[in-house]
Amino acid sequence: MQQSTRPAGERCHLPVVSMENVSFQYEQRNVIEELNFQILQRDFVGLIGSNGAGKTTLLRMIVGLLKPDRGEVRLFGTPLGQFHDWERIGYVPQKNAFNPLFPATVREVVLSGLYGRKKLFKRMNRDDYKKCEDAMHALRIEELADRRIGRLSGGQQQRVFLARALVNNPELLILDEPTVGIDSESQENFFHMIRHMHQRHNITFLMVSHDIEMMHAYLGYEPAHTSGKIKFFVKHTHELDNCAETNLAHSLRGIRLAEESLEAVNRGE
Ligand SMILES: Nc1ncnc2c1ncn2[C@@H]1O[C@H](COP(=O)(O)OP(=O)(O)OP(=O)(O)O)[C@@H](O)[C@H]1O
Repeated sequence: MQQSTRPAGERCHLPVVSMENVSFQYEQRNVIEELNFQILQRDFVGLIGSNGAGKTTLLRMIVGLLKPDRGEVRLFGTPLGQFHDWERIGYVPQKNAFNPLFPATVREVVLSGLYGRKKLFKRMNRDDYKKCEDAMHALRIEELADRRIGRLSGGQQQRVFLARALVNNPELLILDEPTVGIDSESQENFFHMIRHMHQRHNITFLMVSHDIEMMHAYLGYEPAHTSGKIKFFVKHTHELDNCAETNLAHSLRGIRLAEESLEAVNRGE
């Protein structure tokens, strides 16, 4: 969970993101100052802060798009500069809305989540298509697979971006205001799905949201840590001392296979 003081000894609570004395400035103006914070496996960390507090800047540092001026960021224990396993991280940046004329289909957008640096010049194989179908199934967007992304509603597009981020089965999912611009019912469904994934899958979450009610409802009212104007709210899926007893590490494909076998049982096969 939160500050670097929290014990991180257990096997299933290894640090996913560690920030030590991290500072960042834009044009000599401090945005992040001396931040010390650690996110452990199975945490759900929600960042709340006013406009301009530095939340997006922080996420961009964590995904390696900005370099801290001072201090160190580690991902899965590896200093950012030496970290190459980007498929372990899914990132849904802010404001994804597509031009309605954008020609890609939903399936193509989800598949593009597999084009890591390694895959860029490789052909997709059958396994890649299977991962794509699994991610679309998990997000309930299979019927939209051949539709153009630009012609979908905001809420449907958000599901597509989430499927794209999930297609590599990431261990850390980073979401920057994922429900901006979508109606309240779709927002609620989206949060419901995110909470389900946190509780049932072996995924660590880091999410920025201005939906304070929703954040408080899931993460509580007391921030685990505060840095400048950013508040860090944290929920862990299970108690630190009983993780050995949980068996929550389902993969996306796992849900699908389980559902398929349940359907087969129901059909009497
Ligand atoms: N490229 C940039 N150059 C200079 N200043 C910037 C740049 N990007 C952001 N800033 C400034 O840095 C501060 C933090 O911006 P950031 O986007 O991280 O805030 P935020 O907390 O994500 O805000 P919001 O809730 O509005 O998305 C703001 O004052 C912003 O104006």
